[in-house]
Amino acid sequence: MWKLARSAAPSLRQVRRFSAAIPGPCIVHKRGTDILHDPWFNKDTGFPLTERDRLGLRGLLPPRVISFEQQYARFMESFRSLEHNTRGEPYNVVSLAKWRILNRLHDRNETLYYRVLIDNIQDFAPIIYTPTVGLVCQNYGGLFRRPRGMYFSAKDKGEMMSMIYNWPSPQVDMIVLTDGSRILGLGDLGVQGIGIPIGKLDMYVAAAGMNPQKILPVMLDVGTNNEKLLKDNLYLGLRQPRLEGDEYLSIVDEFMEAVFTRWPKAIVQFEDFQMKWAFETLQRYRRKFCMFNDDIQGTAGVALAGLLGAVRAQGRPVKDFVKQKIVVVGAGSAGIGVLNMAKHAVLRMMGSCEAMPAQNPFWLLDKFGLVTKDRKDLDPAAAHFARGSGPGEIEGLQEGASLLEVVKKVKPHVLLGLSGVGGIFNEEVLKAMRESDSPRPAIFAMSNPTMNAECTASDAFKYAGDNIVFASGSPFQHVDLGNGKVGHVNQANNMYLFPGIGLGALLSGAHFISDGMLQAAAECLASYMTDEQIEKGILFPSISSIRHITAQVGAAVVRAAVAEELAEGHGEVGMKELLDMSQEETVDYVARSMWYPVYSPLVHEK
Ligand SMILES: NC(=O)C1=CN([C@@H]2O[C@H](COP(=O)(O)OP(=O)(O)OC[C@H]3O[C@@H](n4cnc5c(N)ncnc54)[C@H](O)[C@@H]3O)[C@@H](O)[C@H]2O)C=CC1
Ligand SMILES: CC(=O)C(=O)O
Ligand SMILES: [Mg+2]
Repeated sequence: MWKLARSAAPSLRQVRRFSAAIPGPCIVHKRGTDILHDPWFNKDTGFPLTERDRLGLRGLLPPRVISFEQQYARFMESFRSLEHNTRGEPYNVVSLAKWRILNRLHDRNETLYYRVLIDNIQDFAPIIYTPTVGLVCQNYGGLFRRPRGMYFSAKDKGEMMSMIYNWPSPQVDMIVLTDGSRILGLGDLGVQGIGIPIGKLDMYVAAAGMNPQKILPVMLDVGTNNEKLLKDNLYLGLRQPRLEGDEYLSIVDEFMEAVFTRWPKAIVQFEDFQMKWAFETLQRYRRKFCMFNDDIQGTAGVALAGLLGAVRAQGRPVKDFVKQKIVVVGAGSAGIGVLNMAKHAVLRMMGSCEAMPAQNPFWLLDKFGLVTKDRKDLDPAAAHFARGSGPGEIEGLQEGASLLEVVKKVKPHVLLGLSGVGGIFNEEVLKAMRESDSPRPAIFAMSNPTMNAECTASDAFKYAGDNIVFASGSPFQHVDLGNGKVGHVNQANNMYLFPGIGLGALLSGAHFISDGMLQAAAECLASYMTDEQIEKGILFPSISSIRHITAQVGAAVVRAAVAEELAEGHGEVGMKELLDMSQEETVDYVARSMWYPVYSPLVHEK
């Protein structure tokens, strides 16, 4: 059942207190300049004199010791002056300049980098994550200075089992893997897509407190079908068309075997794979390895939380979800993932395993328009949502009907875009949403990055009306509606779930990620907002509380794994301890497991 009571949760201060406990010593096997050049251990001018002596650093740094707080303040001052000095310059120039200054810190001193990221997540998420990460991927060749993560290419076939041991960290908990074939809404960017696993893992550190020494961004380079990149002499990936069929799968198989041989307890998140491989690899590995596909499963949970919020925003009980009319634009991995999860929620609410309500509540469109059973070569994944003819169908809505026609005839409660097509919710479509059967129509323009959003926030309020609830995948400013009224902009992005799914799966020690664990994550997010917030159109929490949300989501995932008898525990906290924990204790445990960036005393060991 869908629970809407807010769960007992530790305050943000508590989460921070647990995480910021006095740091234990950190063993380092290097000395001297090797430490200064290692961002995991480097403290720049922050090394105390005693440590400089112990680690052979004396004389390698200017004599004055600068405290962490001073280093932090100095970085923030440089960042703010960069913001000031680039005011009025084009968006791309400013965004990349901001990304560069953060990236330089990331390359130099991870402790300081992650602290500024955590403390300023609202300002910095749009730089290290969507939308700027899209721009970074597009310009990767020119921006590349130092490698980050690992690259496994089609040329490495047969070598991956040994290559995986080239990674310097003895333990890896979380891997984000892409093949670069569908980077945000930007298409096939080949090897340049590595920016996405890097950005997602930065969110893992910021939101879930994953230890940066235990994360690994991975690019699986099987070629690219992007003609421009293939012709580019400076392109850094394999200049060959993408592998297909069994050749492709054998590369992914080999990588997965290598990873789980070295780190049997790691979690692998598949990210930004083109649809066919997204579904196929999920099917292939989900019971064999601890993995999930974020675009299919993470997005589905976030969208479902938003859809349930949209019901509540109308002043209706959540169970009325089954009566909502939902138009989904985009029949790709994300759109179909959302519909599958929404359909299961409807069936659960109706207490049924199979029969949908007499009025099928979903309409699906792709690049050819409305998807119906008359479609030739109907994709099997979309077939469940193809409209038929007869009772429950709207007269005159035929195969391939345009978005405008569908919106006008269906008068949906929700219009949800996961098409990757910027501006497709145009003035006419948005105006048609004024005739929605909902007193508070919901418009979710979830495609990324910003230029690919189906509409802007201001257009949504301007054309569809002040009473809408609005969410977008990339951030927009809240909209000034005049007379002191504000149109609230929600960010409906899988970042609210994937960190908690990964952390919860890790701490539970489950061998695979079940539907129940994913459902628990979605339910937790759905119940996070109070009725007062929902009434104001606030369907998702502020990103500034993302660690707090992730502690809750992670705990929900752990508890679902325990309930399904999948949990085996992690480290010193075994199955029995997990079983004995109350909900509150589980949240505490998850929060306490989060890494928090402070300088640890370094101890040299040969
Ligand atoms: N907000 C979030 O958390 C997430 C957002 N996304 C975004 O969703 C978008 C799609 O992602 P995927 O489903 O993985 O891509 P995909 O490539 O698998 O699917 C795209 C779908 O859009 C359809 N489409 C293309 N042009 C269209 C048009 N003019 N009208 C209607 N439909 C059209 C295609 O036919 C296809 O069905 C991307 O922009 C991605 O950034 C994806 C995952 C999470
Ligand atoms: C957010 C995300 O995962 C995407 O746009 O693909
Ligand atoms: Mg994605």
